[in-house]
Amino acid sequence: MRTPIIAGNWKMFKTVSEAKTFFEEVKGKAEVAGVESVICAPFTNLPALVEAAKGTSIKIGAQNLHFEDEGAFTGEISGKMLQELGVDYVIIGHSERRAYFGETDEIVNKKVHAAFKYGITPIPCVGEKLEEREAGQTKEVVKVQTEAALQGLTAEQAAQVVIAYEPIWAIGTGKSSTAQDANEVIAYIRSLVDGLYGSETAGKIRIQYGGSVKPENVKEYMSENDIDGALVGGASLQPASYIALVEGAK
Ligand SMILES: O=C[C@H](O)COP(=O)(O)O
Repeated sequence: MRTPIIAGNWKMFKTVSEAKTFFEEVKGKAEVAGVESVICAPFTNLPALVEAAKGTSIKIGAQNLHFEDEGAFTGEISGKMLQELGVDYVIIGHSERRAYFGETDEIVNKKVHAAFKYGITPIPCVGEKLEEREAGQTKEVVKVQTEAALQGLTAEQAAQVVIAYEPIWAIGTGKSSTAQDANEVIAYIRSLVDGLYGSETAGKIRIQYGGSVKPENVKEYMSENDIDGALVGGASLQPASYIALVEGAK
């Protein structure tokens, strides 16, 4: 039995004071038995959010990390630093990082390993561009990205990973993939995990859908067999909407 997981990805939104206000409003509400609730915030918000989340069931995540422990990498943050803060999750290889910051499958894999080194659960992101979908290449694209992200992990580690399937054309566009289409790709990703690690690991790994998920459509996705939750951008920014997403995942 896989626990559904709703992760809000705030992207580059919210100052520290805005994050604290948000948390006060969702505390006790975005906490639903049987659903894991995660907020992935900008680095600057993490200390305050980790502190605020103490004694709650809400987990805090980062949106990126560097794969080295430390070094001359101006502007970067390492897993070692995140571990000391007490961060539980980290998003890796979001399509925005791949598109705007040149992250490759190889870098994504190094970051996944770095997260495990510091006891942080990675949420690697995979997904096709519109032209790839139209050319019938969706499965080919997610196969390459998924296998690269998991490369070198043990079965035990792979079972802990949370994969986010986000078709790029559905991100922030209001054009969500149908629940059936998303489920088909997610079931395919699970079959890839089966091929790599066997059915026990494939049965344990959680795979989220992301792309224009809202309180109004979250239940449709959650009713599909292979979809274990959602990685949500825009609709995770308002407390009422975030609470409704977590409630809708039950
Ligand atoms: O990480 C979240 C995704 O990029 C989805 O963003 P969105 O919910 O605003 O479409």
